[in-house]
Amino acid sequence: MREEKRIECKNDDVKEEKIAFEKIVVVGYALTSKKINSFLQPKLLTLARSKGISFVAIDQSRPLSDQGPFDILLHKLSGKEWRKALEDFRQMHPEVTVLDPPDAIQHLYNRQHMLQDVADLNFSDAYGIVRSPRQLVIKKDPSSIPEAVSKAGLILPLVAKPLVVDGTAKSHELALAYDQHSLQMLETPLVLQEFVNHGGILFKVFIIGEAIKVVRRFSLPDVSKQEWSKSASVFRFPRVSCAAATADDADLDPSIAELPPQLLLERLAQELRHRLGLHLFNLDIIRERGSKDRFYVIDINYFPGYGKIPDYEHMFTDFLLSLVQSKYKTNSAGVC
Ligand SMILES: Nc1ncnc2c1ncn2[C@@H]1O[C@H](COP(=O)(O)OP(=O)(O)OP(=O)(O)O)[C@@H](O)[C@H]1O
Ligand SMILES: O=P(O)(O)O[C@H]1[C@H](O)[C@@H](O)[C@H](OP(=O)(O)O)[C@@H](OP(=O)(O)O)[C@H]1O
Ligand SMILES: [Mg+2]
Ligand SMILES: [Mg+2]
Repeated sequence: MREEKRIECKNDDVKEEKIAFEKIVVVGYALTSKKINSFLQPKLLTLARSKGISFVAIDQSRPLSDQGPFDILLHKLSGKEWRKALEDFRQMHPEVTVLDPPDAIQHLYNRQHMLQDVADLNFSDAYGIVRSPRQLVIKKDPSSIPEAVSKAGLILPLVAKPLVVDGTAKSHELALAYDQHSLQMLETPLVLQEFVNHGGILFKVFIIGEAIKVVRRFSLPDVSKQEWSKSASVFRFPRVSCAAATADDADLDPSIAELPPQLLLERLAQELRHRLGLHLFNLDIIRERGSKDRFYVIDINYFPGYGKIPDYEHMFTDFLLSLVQSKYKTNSAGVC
């Protein structure tokens, strides 16, 4: 049985004590210990408790259906077995909101598909246009890369990204390839993406349901034509725009640092939420150098490091409550 919270309300005027009962929202979570540390911070747990939300750890060694009952299931774990267990649970318990559906998450774990919805969307409004960089997928022989690149008409330099994002550090080891010949030195399977000059600043747009929060991070510096035509090599780099690379307080050229218009981001986020079928993700967005309103989405991450956003606990608890409220409204619609 779901717990119930007893609230005692004292009204000083009438000196009367009322007892009200409020449902506790139970959120089962299945997360790695790294994610538990970064996400389930005491400030989130405390605020959640005060709002009637309780987080309960899922025991992965026991069947999901034997646990709960849950209102919401929050998860970020890898593995086929886990996905199967979760999918079975979703079928058996449609009343539980699973954040998010395993297939929709899986879609983001392959860089060949990750940006497809951005490309299909062809977003354009009064505030700007949003595209994804042109890219090519190579699954096998690295010696075939130079020819494939020139056939596809991709323009150097290219960012080489491991095809699959699987939570390992290796899947975040990227490289910048300056010349056609060096492309053979890359490891497959990979995605080759055109590098877009953007003034070395990237916007991370965190999405939690309908709420969005944008931060600035340092990114790779621009590459001049002169520079890359002279360079013959592959420059390898690990996580450049991680949380430590915050640029929110840096003194920057305003034409580079200006955040993308809020309305554009809200519309883009809404479209992508629907197309991706996800509630919890972030978008890495860059503004093409020399342009005011031409943006590129270069990466999408599922359930990113929300714990680094100041006040994330408010955004997240509001989101959880909104899910339960909208479910309640749907269920009571048509009931007289
Ligand atoms: N097409 C591009 N043009 C310019 N810079 C790029 C491009 N793609 C990636 N970068 C740079 O490389 C960095 C890492 O790329 P990307 O975000 O795709 O990798 P990731 O490992 O998935 O990152 P995350 O840690 O956000 O998951 C970006 O933050 C940005 O600085
Ligand atoms: O801090 P940002 O730039 O958002 O980067 C995040 C990555 O995008 C996430 O993939 C990390 O989460 P996982 O370690 O669960 O993959 C996430 O790990 P965290 O939750 O431990 O902070 C971050 O590294
Ligand atoms: Mg990224
Ligand atoms: Mg990523």
